[in-house]
Amino acid sequence: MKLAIGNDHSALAIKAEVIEHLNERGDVELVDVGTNSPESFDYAVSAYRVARLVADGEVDGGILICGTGVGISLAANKVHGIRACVCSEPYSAELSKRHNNSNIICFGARVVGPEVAKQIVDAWMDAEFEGGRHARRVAQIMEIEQTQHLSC
Ligand SMILES: O=C(CO)[C@H](O)[C@H](O)COP(=O)(O)O
Repeated sequence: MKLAIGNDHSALAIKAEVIEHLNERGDVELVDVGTNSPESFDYAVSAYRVARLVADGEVDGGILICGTGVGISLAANKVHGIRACVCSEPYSAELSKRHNNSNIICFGARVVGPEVAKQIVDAWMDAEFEGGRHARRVAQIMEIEQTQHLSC
């Protein structure tokens, strides 16, 4: 699986732990497009870089980390085709893939610790979209994105 990861200045330490964990898993090719400097770095920049790679099919998915996960998920979701979900525990992360077909997982470096972050990433990576009734609902989300309208 090929993933992109991005972050702002708040998330350097937790990103390093997540990357180490992914390297230990051994099943991920990772592209790091986030900052590695403690200088203030605007989260929308990393969000756009990761979202672009995902939307263009250059990677299979993305991981985004800012202080809360909120701003970076909001920014990523502005790119067409992106379903970025901010989660603070593994259950929602798993369901974000199984039910919502999320293609980017986000979390907050000021919200979760490194162990929960790794659990979130694992739960998301190991889950698969279930399709069926969920495919109809995801298609509705994408219809709203494409047309600013929902036929209902
Ligand atoms: O969580 C975030 C966005 O949702 C950012 O990480 C946070 O706003 C950065 O704040 P500061 O510049 O005060 O470090």
